[in-house]
Amino acid sequence: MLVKICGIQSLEIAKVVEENKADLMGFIFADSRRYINPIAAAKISAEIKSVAKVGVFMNEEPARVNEIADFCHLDYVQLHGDETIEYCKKIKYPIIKAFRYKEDFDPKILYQYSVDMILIDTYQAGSAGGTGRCFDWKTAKEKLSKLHLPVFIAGGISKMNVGEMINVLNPAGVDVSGGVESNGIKSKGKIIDFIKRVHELERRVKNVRCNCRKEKNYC
Ligand SMILES: O=C(O)c1ccccc1NCC(=O)[C@H](O)[C@H](O)COP(=O)(O)O
Repeated sequence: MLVKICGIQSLEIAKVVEENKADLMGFIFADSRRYINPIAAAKISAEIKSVAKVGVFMNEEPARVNEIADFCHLDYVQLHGDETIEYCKKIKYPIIKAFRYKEDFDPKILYQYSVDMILIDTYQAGSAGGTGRCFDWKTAKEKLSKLHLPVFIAGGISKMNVGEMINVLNPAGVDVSGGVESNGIKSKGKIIDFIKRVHELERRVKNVRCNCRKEKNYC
């Protein structure tokens, strides 16, 4: 299970994310209290070698997205707005396309996107992302099982509920922001606990699988 910690604003926190072996970290270049300017993000990015760096954008000019991605040495671009299929073709970098889930979500809208990964976040009117709210995983399960690409789940996830989310949706990755903050600031302790929790859950699943195979003499 890939772990993405989003809303990185300092090198200190980026180092915690790297030392604890998260897979991706996100810099928010959209309008947000978690915004980081590209110069600050580039400085952090230069110091981080073993975590993939993702720039989060919302309805930004494609040329500007490519320029910031070059400048910050990003590995992925996360498009969190209403970017179209045509828009995505103008982006030079691997894309994580975000969609905000509400009851009438139709997985068919995703099929024609030529992107690398999908991120499903919670829809909340008046809010672009980082809502701190979960969507209804149980009712979403069937629709999300039809997606053809690796899926990240975001929205209100924390150490407390990530196990339940994985049980219901078993996605390729999990994305967290508010769930690893205290009073709106990234918390080292919460980041460490969150990553440990996901890795521990993963180990348990592997053990169960391995024991099942042993019983059936597969290994
Ligand atoms: O996090 C933001 O403030 C934000 C603002 C505008 C667009 C996207 C934003 N976040 C994108 C993310 O990938 C967040 O990690 C995701 O929405 C989950 O946030 P949370 O519910 O706080 O875990």
